[in-house]
Amino acid sequence: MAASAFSASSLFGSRINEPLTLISSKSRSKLNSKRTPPVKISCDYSCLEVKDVYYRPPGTQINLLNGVSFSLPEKSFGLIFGQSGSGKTTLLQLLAGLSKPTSGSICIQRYTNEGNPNQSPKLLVPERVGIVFQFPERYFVADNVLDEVTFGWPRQRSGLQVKEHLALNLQRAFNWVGLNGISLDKDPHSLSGGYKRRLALAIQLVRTFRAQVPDVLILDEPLAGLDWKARVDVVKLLQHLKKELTILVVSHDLKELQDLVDRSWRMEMGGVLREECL
Ligand SMILES: Nc1ncnc2c1ncn2[C@@H]1O[C@H](COP(=O)(O)OP(=O)(O)OP(=O)(O)O)[C@@H](O)[C@H]1O
Repeated sequence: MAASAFSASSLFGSRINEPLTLISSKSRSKLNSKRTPPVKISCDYSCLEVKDVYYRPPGTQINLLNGVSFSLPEKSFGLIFGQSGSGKTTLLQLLAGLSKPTSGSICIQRYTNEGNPNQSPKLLVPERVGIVFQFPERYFVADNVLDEVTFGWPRQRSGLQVKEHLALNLQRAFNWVGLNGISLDKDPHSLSGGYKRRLALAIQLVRTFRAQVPDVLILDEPLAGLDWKARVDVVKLLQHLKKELTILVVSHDLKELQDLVDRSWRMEMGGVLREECL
């Protein structure tokens, strides 16, 4: 990312309009030297596996989800559609760890190239899930892009290494979502519809990048409320992100998304999920 993109506002105590060096040269050379060993090509892959999930909100007598099961291999695009009130958002909330299933499991399972599980399944943890809710721009809180992305980052001096790591993640996320040319001084609310969605995605990617990419990136109605140009823009962006990420989308916009979809399911009223090809 161009240094000029980071020339505004404060990060790690730097002053507004002071050119900002996100990563110290020492850390950069350390990171570069870490990149040099040849990458070991591994043929195994992981899969998000949801098994027989029931959900009944505490204090109620009705199951909102009834035996939901599905799987989504890494770097594929899953789409869930269905009538309003059928339980789609409830399922996303469980995947994001915002509520716990009453029974059933939500795990990441690794497989060998031959399709055999090569370790016991690991529970999907919230830190490894990015979730972009409907109309994410409504939740923007800062008056410039940089503060919006770094909202909630550690501010104390002792966390310098953590901050450098986050800054690297920020660069990576902005590159991925095509925000690298943007001025970090800009008011997030003044961005175009498509760019607001890019920013919301970048925030989630920065939050969830660890050693690897997040286990799953979830988007609830990513095209809702956008004009046609921004819709095309977001579809292209998702097409691009799909090469690197496992993406699960809830949407009513089946036509616009169908070329991206690897697996799709209909949520029926009463929280019953059935596979249905588009
Ligand atoms: N905490 C709760 N307690 C009781 N009922 C709830 C609770 N949360 C949601 N519901 C109900 O569960 C059903 C499913 O809601 P959900 O928001 O998951 O549907 P949805 O398929 O995402 O709908 P939409 O497409 O309109 O967003 C709805 O009837 C809703 O009113």
